[in-house]
Amino acid sequence: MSYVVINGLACAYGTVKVLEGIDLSIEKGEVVSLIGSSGSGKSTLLRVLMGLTPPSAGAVRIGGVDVNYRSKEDLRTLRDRTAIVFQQYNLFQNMDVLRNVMVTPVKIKKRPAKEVEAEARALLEKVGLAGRIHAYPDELSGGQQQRVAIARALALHPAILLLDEVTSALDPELVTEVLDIIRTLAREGMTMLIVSHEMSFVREVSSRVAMMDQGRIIETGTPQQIFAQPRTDRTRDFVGKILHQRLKEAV
Ligand SMILES: Nc1ncnc2c1ncn2[C@@H]1O[C@H](COP(=O)(O)OP(=O)(O)OP(=O)(O)O)[C@@H](O)[C@H]1O
Repeated sequence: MSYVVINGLACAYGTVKVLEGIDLSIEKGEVVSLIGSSGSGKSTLLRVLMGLTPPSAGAVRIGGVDVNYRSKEDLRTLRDRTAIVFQQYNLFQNMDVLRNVMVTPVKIKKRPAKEVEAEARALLEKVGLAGRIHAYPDELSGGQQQRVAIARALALHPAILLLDEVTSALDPELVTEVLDIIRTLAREGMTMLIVSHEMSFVREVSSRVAMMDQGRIIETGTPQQIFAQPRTDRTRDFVGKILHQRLKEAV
């Protein structure tokens, strides 16, 4: 049985169906990327996996535990096993970097502060911010803030890390420093589900890519399959359009 199993997930905002019949399995240590045009449901899928948006049907199994979205216990299970990093870093502005990383493990998970602090310092070193632990978010660049957000997510020991367009708000020169950390995490075997428009990065870092269209996963495959031999016209069009855009930007 796979590490993460998503089964028949559906989601609607009012009468508008946003996700339908989503099935996806992710192995431990796999990096799966969701691609697809704006509004295809990528962010909503991550939000459902995080327990931030309730699905209208379906279930998930994460790290051996079933989540049917019926009880408070199910939401606790999701919060225990998943962590998300958003496009807008969402750091606590009134806390320094170290406290941003420590606050949830200590206040919500009730772990001993000393142990959490040692771990937070190690995580901040890992993301290259050992020298800025007492800085406040507004004293940091966007890339640095996003690296704090990644350290904060890792401090929750998630079974799966969800990354939602984590470089989209960054100036181009700051994108690399964040992508480098994700590369390292992938090498270390962190299980991740990534939404990104950085197609060259998706191609490089993913074990598998899932193409979404109008709330459904219409095709999954290795990056090689999806980018070089797409099975559906929709994927071929999407990949072609993005490639065309990049070429135009490069001219
Ligand atoms: N809170 C909400 N209320 C109503 N509709 C919503 C809400 N959030 C998203 N939607 C709609 O759900 C659909 C899927 O949105 P979602 O953000 O998941 O797509 P996406 O693939 O992540 O798009 P993007 O690449 O632009 O972020 C869209 O049609 C969107 O307008």
